[in-house]
Amino acid sequence: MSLDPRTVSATEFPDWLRAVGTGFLRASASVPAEEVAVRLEHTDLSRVQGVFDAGRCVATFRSFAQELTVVGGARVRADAITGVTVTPTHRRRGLLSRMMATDLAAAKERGDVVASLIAAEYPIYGRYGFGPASWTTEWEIDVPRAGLDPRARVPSEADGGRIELVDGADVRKLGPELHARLAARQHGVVSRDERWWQRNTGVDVPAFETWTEPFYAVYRSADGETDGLIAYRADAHWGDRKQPLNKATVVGMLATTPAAERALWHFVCSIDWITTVRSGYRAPDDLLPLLLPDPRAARVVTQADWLWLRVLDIPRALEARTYATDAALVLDVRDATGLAGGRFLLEVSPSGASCVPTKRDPDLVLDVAELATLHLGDESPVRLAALGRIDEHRPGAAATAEAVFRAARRAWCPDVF
Ligand SMILES: CC(=O)SCCNC(=O)CCNC(=O)[C@H](O)C(C)(C)COP(=O)(O)OP(=O)(O)OC[C@H]1O[C@@H](n2cnc3c(N)ncnc32)[C@H](O)[C@@H]1OP(=O)(O)O
Repeated sequence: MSLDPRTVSATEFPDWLRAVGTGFLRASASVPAEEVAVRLEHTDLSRVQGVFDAGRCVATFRSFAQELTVVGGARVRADAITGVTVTPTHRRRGLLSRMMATDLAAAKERGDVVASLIAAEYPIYGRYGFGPASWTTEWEIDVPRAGLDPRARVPSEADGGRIELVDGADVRKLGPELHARLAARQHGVVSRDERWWQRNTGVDVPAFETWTEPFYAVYRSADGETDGLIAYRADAHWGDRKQPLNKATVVGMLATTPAAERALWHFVCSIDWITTVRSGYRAPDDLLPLLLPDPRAARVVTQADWLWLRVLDIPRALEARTYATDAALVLDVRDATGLAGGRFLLEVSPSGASCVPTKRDPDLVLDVAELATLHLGDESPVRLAALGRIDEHRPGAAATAEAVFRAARRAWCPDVF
């Protein structure tokens, strides 16, 4: 019997969810009916694919509408891909490749500018034209070594701001507006819907996640604006000599101003009993390590690729972002699928950009996956040329691309999806 990917009906959806659990090595037991109902309410079934063998789901794939902030703050339509699994008995028969081809073709047809995902493993998605467009760093801070006096008042008080503890309901009320302000300035941020705020504050949490209520705190500026939000959990660990050795793990932190960012890090590093702080996944250029009097107190515990992109519409993607320089480049972009490739003249200036098809000789030849890696300004074209991943057809073109594509701050995607 042929194994063909197809869309999934509401009655098949519980088994599809069960298969996602199997693929992600969670218990393969069926998903509770109440959870199926909540998920169904928030799922566009026309974008859910599955493969069924003898009536049992053996492969899963889902996409949903997302907005991605690009360099300069504009937001583009993304085809966000998630829930990708193929049951161990059916791997390496091309099922993922077929589901991906169907989804990317539909996204292109719909007019999405890019596709996006967080890759479970690095080697999976490059073959489909995806490249890592943002990276993440997680630090563990040895608080006593950091040089912050735990008895000190949080520095926010110096600028009239203050920190307030709040609860989950407050976060659901304040969070979306704060996130929208961050999304208007931080490239790499992806949209969050109402369900995200519910699920991440303990409302209708999936059965496979054990929910423990975190502490929430907000930073309010002198004029009463909520400019920052932090969520953290603390463990209960005491040393043999009856000293508190508790660890705080930050599960989310958003800040729209440097003052809020500094105040929230200072706050979480100044809580009595807390001797270790785990930062959660941050931008690699987060202020955190350098705002500590002794930055060596912050040890890197994770350094990895994070958001992967696949460009579907090169002119719209390149015209959506901003550029800090005046330059022109002819890019010959190779795309084996035929979805997005071609030769384009990119002309940029601080006041705007244009990207149009051209027959001129190329300055740079690159795969569409490398273009995705450059798109959020987070990788060096000179480094990619040195790696042989970009071909320089005009001497100096990689250096020009360096000035064109790089951004002052690193991209950051705060979410897993
Ligand atoms: C966005 C997300 O959801 S990320 C989550 C991804 N899912 C997981 O990691 C769960 C565990 N893994 C799986 O379920 C599966 O192995 C999948 C989904 C990664 C791959 O599914 P498959 O149907 O086996 O992939 P498919 O047969 O289409 O493979 C296509 C090619 O990719 C390669 N490939 C697939 N998965 C991997 C991998 N994990 N590592 C390296 N290569 C891989 C295959 O070898 C094949 O190469 P070839 O064309 O040279 O022969």
